Amino acid sequence: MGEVLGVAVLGAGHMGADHIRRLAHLVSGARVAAVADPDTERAQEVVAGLDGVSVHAEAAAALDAPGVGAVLIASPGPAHEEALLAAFDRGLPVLCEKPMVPDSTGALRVLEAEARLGRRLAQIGFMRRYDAEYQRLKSLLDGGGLGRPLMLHCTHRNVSSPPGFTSAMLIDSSVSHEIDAARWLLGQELTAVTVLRPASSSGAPQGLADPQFVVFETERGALVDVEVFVNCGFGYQVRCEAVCEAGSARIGDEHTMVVTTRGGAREDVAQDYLVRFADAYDRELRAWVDATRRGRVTGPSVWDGYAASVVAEAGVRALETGRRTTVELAPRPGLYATPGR
Ligand SMILES: NC(=O)C1=CN([C@@H]2O[C@H](COP(=O)(O)OP(=O)(O)OC[C@H]3O[C@@H](n4cnc5c(N)ncnc54)[C@H](O)[C@@H]3O)[C@@H](O)[C@H]2O)C=CC1
Ligand SMILES: O=C1[C@@H](O)[C@H](O)[C@@H](O)[C@H](O)[C@H]1O
Repeated sequence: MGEVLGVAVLGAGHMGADHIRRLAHLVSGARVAAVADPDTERAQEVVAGLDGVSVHAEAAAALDAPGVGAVLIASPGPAHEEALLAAFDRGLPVLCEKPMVPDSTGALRVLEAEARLGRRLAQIGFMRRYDAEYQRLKSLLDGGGLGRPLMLHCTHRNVSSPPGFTSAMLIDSSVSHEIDAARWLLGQELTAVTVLRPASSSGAPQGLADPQFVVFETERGALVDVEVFVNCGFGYQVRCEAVCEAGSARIGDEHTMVVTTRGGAREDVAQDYLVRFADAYDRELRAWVDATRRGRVTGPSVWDGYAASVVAEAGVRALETGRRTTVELAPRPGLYATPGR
């Protein structure tokens, strides 16, 4: 394969720092060439000990830095649109963390910009598609042995939410993963959404609607329900059970360690996504680097990112109004495969 891929990482926070570590120490064929973060002190700390990395306050300066051949966007969602369009202008391949763009109008601008280029440049960071358990479930469903899928029952629990997390973010930040996973697993678009609000947990910050119960309808009549509970207090748990005409399959119980000591045994529960999905992030980055070095773009597409933004926005409206809300997608440009590919 060609030369080592120099990556500009935008955002050196939780995800950016974790991806920088991965690029520097785990993924062969890539190196961190530049980092941009308005908090340059933080960025300097994250890249301390790595050779040949330039640090910038502005994203554009990192994209134009010497040796940069691709971009990893790990800044907050509202900064993604500008970064994606800047990468497209420069013809740079991108891995963009979810949400691709939080609002659907901005997401549509990104979709139209890539469609105008006539070739894919961006992969969106829906890493569950790279998780071994999700991949086994996907193969099982695609194989058809369980028959037609009728329902997905999903659980998404976080120990606690970060400061500033809003009721809408339970849907557009957290449930955005189930939105993508359901579209991918079922190979169908989501067409409507209803959000129910149980009494909020006393463990949740004042005013936060947590937990929520979200129900999606799909284009061929399946139902997807998601319990999302981001201040459950006890662990990071992500589960999914597919109920089909000839059987069911559940994932999400395996990621644990059973510790036995005198008189008893306990099962460890991951405390956050960086632990639960560590292998998935590794595989996601390896796949992105390998494909990019071959001049290809694979994985979740800008269409997937756009669809997730539109569905999440409908979900936030459903939360706010208490009503079933339909999902209206723009026509899918020919550049993009149907969901599930
Ligand atoms: N795939 C996954 O499981 C996860 C994905 N995420 C996504 O990753 C992204 C980053 O999230 P976190 O790292 O948790 O946030 P964070 O708040 O820890 O870090 C964000 C960093 O970006 C910097 N920043 C702000 N504006 C910027 C700009 N215009 N250009 C470059 N850097 C900028 C901030 O100074 C900060 O250091 C978000 O899109 C989030 O939704 C976050 C957690 C898990
Ligand atoms: O993407 C993520 C966070 O942004 C989100 O807030 C969490 O709920 C998810 O579990 C995590 O994967």
